Amino acid sequence: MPAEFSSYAGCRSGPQFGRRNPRRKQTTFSVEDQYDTNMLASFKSSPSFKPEDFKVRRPLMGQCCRCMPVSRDDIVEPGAAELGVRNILDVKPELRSKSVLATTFSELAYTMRRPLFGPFPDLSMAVLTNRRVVEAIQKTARDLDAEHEGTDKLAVVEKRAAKIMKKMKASISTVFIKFTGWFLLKFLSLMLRGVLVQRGQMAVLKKTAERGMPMIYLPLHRSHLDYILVTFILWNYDIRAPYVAAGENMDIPFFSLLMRSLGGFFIRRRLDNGGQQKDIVYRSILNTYMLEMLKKGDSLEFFLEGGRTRTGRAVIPKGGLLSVVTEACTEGIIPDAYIVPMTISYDKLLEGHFCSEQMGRQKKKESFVGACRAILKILFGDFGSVRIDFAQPFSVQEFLKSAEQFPHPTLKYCYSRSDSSASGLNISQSSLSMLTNGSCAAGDTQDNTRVMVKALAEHTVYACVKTQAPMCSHCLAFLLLTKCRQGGTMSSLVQSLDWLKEQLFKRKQDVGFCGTSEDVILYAQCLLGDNVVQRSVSKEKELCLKPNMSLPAVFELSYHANTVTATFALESIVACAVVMGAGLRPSMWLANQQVSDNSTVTREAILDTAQHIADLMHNEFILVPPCRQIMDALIDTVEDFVSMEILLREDLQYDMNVDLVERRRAIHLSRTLEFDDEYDEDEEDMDGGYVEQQEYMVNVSVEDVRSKLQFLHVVLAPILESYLITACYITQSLEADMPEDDFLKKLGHYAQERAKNKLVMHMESCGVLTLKNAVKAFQNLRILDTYKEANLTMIGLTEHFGVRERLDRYVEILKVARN
Ligand SMILES: O=P(O)(O)OC[C@H](O)CO
Repeated sequence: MPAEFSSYAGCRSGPQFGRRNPRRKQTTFSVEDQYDTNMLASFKSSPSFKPEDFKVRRPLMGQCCRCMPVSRDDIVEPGAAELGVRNILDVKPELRSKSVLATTFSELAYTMRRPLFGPFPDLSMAVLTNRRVVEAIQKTARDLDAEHEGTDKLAVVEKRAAKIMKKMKASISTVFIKFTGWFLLKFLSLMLRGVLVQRGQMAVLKKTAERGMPMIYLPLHRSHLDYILVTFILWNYDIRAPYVAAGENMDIPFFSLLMRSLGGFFIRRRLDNGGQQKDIVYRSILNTYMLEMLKKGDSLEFFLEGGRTRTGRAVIPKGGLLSVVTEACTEGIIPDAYIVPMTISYDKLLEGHFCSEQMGRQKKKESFVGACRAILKILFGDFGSVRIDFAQPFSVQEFLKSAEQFPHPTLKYCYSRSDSSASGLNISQSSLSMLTNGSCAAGDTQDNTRVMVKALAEHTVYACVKTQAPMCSHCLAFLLLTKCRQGGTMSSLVQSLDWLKEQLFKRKQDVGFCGTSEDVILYAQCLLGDNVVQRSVSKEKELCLKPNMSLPAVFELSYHANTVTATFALESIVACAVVMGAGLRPSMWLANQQVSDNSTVTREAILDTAQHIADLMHNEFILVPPCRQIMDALIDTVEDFVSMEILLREDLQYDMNVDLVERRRAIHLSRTLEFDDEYDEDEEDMDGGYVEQQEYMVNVSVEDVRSKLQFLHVVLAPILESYLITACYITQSLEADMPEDDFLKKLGHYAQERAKNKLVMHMESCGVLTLKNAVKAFQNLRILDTYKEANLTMIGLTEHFGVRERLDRYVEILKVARN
């Protein structure tokens, strides 16, 4: 422990980057002061943000998937990983001239050098006179009901179309973009310590943009700040600004004007305004407007998830706007376009963490006053840094071609033996519902197009998630909700963070911070706040951090942690299946009781249970990209468990005297040979499932291995508990059908009551949004049914034979999984 340390840990390891908020005073503490919690209340430490520190041994994320080999090899930047990161807010290193004038007015000098891109003409006329729009107007005028008799119906609809266009359209001003760029360079540094980008990724992006093809920027939606950040980053790299689709909820006085000038165009959240009939005029205007932009070679940005995530996990994407891009490519309106999956990772969200929505309260509507208040509030806060990762762009044409070879969507979920399944659940039945409820139904061209668009959307979101860099607050929150739920001393947390970083790097995932782990943890605690992570001092005078598990604070922690959860989701599913298959009781591990060291489980049992959990998690994670089958990924994960020695194969000799690395290499080699030599198509049964019987011993006697299994088992436990609560509530309360809204409200209350009475293991499991996803999953699995009755959506158990038995079986799986 150093004898003294500075409030800016960066000062210990070098200068900070970015402009420092002048309000943040630098203070020096003595070692005695170090554990004084009152002193720590005003402590503002931060990990090192030196761009050079990011160069060392960091995985470069975002490489294009193997299913698109041309895009993968086409535009690359040699040595991209070594280029490190750039803090966009620090413009001095980017200035060519080092004169006193240039360095004193660095932002201005830098801004003056950015080119103006244009023109961005008004497209309204081209849209309103387009054949598709005119036909839609004419059809709607013909269909207008009797109340319009005697009026000029066509004129009425034309007027409405012009109004829609006016409300929707952007009016980009290149000068305003330049002014905003300068303003953000000055303003953002008041609340953010850095806006980080990977230089290698930016080099690839710039090369792609220079090809002149439309770029389709598709970020995961985290914050309202996303809207301006992407345009701001692109402006810094002299890349033409995209048109940005924003929800009409953002169309608030004054701010909408700014957004329109930066490229924002406003679209309805629900295209048909809640009516029964499709609003073909609105649809045709939106469609044509976007096609016109693409035709001109302009780029687009929109959010596949629709709204911002409330849980921290990516939301299952919608294909609506993406279908316009694929249409433009398949109809030959444009030769091609590049999809750019991207993520924006915030240390701390500027607008809060949706805790009240997780408690079941309504979202506050955006308003002018609300926006002004929020801006004033954030000016006086410390929001850490933001990291933006751009994955390697890929060609839409190549994707569409390669998607023809993807496993048929039916196979993605229908992959297992159904009759003799160990769990007694009929997979084919559950999978069938995926087909009918999801977008997997194939058949006519329209359905095929929908399947393709859905595949593209899912592939993109999968790539976005793979490209996100967990920030320090995410990692601390994740550790406090998994490995260290009871809290931990600084030294144990440091050890856990080092371990977590290593695990993420092994899985080719970078983190959005650097510096010593102690600094990182202290800083993350400051960002999360005392209400979320509590501090105390142990008897040994060591600083201890403990998560606040009470409602609603735990939702903030869980929001941050969920950025990391996705990385371990698949392994966690397999861990749950292993625990269940081997009949282990994880509660015994926690109590450090003796556990039987000869538990065995068959591969078939693991895969079967894992498949069912994966089916349930369909609304929570995209576990595999559409070019892969989930079962292949599960099989690989089981093999990884063998490599990690969580599972021991009886036919392999484990010489414990041999070095662990050597042993793993031998297992890996044997696995490769086995697959090369012994794989035989005859081993697949009629359903396409593997029937190989392989028995494993679960290696719970070795502490290190057991703790790995324990960790993986706990990662998904809170989510699975939400599903368990839902399943139990359905069993107990859904005797008769009821309105869906009432059902969801009651389910939320039921979960919160259980939490208050300490009847749940994970407080975060009663988050309303995860409970809603659970209901959706049971609908997909045809356990629940919804239908319309007198303008109400009703919900009830399906009338299928054995539905209660199926539900009971899920309860059984979920009980073991959440333990
Ligand atoms: O997250 P929401 O639902 O508030 O929507 C925010 C989006 O930016 C919609 O435009």
